[in-house]
Amino acid sequence: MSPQDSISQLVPADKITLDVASLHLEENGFSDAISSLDPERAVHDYADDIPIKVIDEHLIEFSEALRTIAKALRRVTEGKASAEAEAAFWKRKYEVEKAWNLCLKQKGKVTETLPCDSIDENLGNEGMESVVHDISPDKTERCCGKDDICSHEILRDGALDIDSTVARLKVARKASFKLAWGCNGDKSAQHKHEIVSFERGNITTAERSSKQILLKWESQPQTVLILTKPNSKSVRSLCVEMVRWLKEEKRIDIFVEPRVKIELLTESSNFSFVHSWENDDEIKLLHTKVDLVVTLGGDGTVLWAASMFKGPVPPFIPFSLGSLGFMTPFQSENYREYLDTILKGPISITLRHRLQCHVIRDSAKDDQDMEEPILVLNEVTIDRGISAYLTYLECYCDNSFVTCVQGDGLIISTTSGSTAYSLAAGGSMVHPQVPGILFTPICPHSLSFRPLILPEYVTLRVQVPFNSRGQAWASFDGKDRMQLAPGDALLCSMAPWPVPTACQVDSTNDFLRSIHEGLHWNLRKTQSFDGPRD
Ligand SMILES: NC(=O)c1ccc[n+]([C@@H]2O[C@H](COP(=O)([O-])OP(=O)(O)OC[C@H]3O[C@@H](n4cnc5c(N)ncnc54)[C@H](O)[C@@H]3O)[C@@H](O)[C@H]2O)c1
Ligand SMILES: Nc1ncnc2c1ncn2[C@@H]1O[C@H](COP(=O)(O)OP(=O)(O)OP(=O)(O)O)[C@@H](O)[C@H]1O
Repeated sequence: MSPQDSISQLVPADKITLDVASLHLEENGFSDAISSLDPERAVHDYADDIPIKVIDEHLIEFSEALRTIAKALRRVTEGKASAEAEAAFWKRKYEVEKAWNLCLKQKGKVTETLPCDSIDENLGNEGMESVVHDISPDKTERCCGKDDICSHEILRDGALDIDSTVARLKVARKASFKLAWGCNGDKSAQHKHEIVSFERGNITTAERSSKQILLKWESQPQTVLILTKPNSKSVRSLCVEMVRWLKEEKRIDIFVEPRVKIELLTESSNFSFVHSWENDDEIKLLHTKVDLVVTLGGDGTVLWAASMFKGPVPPFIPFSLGSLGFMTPFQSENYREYLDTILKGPISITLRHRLQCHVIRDSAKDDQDMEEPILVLNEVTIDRGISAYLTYLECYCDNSFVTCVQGDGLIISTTSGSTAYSLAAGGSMVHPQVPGILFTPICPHSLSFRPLILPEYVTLRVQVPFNSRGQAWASFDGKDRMQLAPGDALLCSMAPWPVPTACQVDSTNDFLRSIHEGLHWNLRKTQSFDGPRD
């Protein structure tokens, strides 16, 4: 049975007559007449040429349809209805496709991706039949090669059909294309299939399978690093309690800072099982030894803990023992229940992106060896420090000039840091899971310097020009102040190692709760009902 026969079992004959007729119009040069901008004449000429044998009861309906088409075409030639014509075309195409899909479903078969190179060979009915097969996993290869995204590629949920392929080829107006992502100047086939779909040349953002990232343990976590805010009695006593509970109840190995190990041993010699480290080289290997990092303190402790990991970071469980606690969603009183749940998993996590910063000294700009990057979880700030002069900074984004900052300075922030210093300087609050870079001036001496949010893939360069009156100072998450002399520059881009922080509920709930509870965001007395109304 031919595909057209299959359709006729499923859709009314008059509908097929219309659809086939409209394709027939195009086959017989009708579209040439259309393009000669005399559509009504073309319709009459065509009607005169219709062979007598095809005159049946459908002809009346058919001529009605032709009149409608002529009207529509007149409007097209007047340049008023191109959008409507386009919509009608796609609707007709969709209906034919739908009918054919229904037919295929009844046959219990689906179609496979049609390789672009073979489309021409599949124009005839024989060719068409040859692309209808039973489902087979090895027949789901990419269209047009392995890596690039191709506009011919068809979703594999049964959406492809032969008639639509024919229709597409006969009336094709859109050039095919591929999407490829360049990476740091690399023009190779870097791409992200998960971000866009590219069905039939229409670019749409793909549906995310899950909005919240979940971490599921594949084996039981065995080692926990506990990092604590110094000089706090409440933190110290909680730390003692937690270490004891984790060891005795959960059989967990514990790492702490050398300072904390001394504190624990002062408490009791029974804490000799606790591990620590002696030098920076051992700190560099911590991520290979610990399954989880528990922080006891405020946001500053989370920043401190993140700064210890210059590479990959294990999941953080931040307990709140500070005053604000934007990044510390877990209440310390309930630590047993939280840790119990987290050790079992799965855990909702927020992947907090970090920025990597390089200071390039003018004096050393020709050196090949770059120093290790400084990683920040909140932001890097370039300000005037103790200087009384305006800072004067030239800013570039991927070699494009952005602007000159003349004011107190500039904050380059992550989205996690958007609720910290950047917020105080007038920047937007951004959900921490958004992978952007905030560019927020500090007290700019200009009326029109609005903050920017840039995409995550850019590299920013902040240059202290030679004609700057003063020095500038860089600081990283509010620490490690570094002087920048005229000629020095700071390079800043997204680091490949985010900080995965466990959520109490989920990323969005935790974020909204912290801006409500921490900042009293948009708190206002509700207007009373008692008053004038529309
Ligand atoms: N004018 C300002 O608002 C200002 C000035 C300097 C530094 N800071 C911030 O302080 C941070 C360093 O924190 P610290 O605890 O070591 O110093 P800190 O003890 O001076 O605390 C700064 C405050 O910022 C809060 N904070 C830190 N990170 C936050 C975040 N991501 N979201 C919301 N609030 C946050 C802390 O809870 C704390 O209340 C810097 O990274 C910077 O963002 C802010
Ligand atoms: N383990 C640590 N070692 C050294 N310094 C630390 C450590 N943990 C935290 N700090 C520093 O201690 C300071 C205060 O820490 P944190 O912000 O956590 O406490 P807090 O000020 O009480 O909290 P909040 O900011 O919410 O009021 C921060 O500047 C942080 O860098």
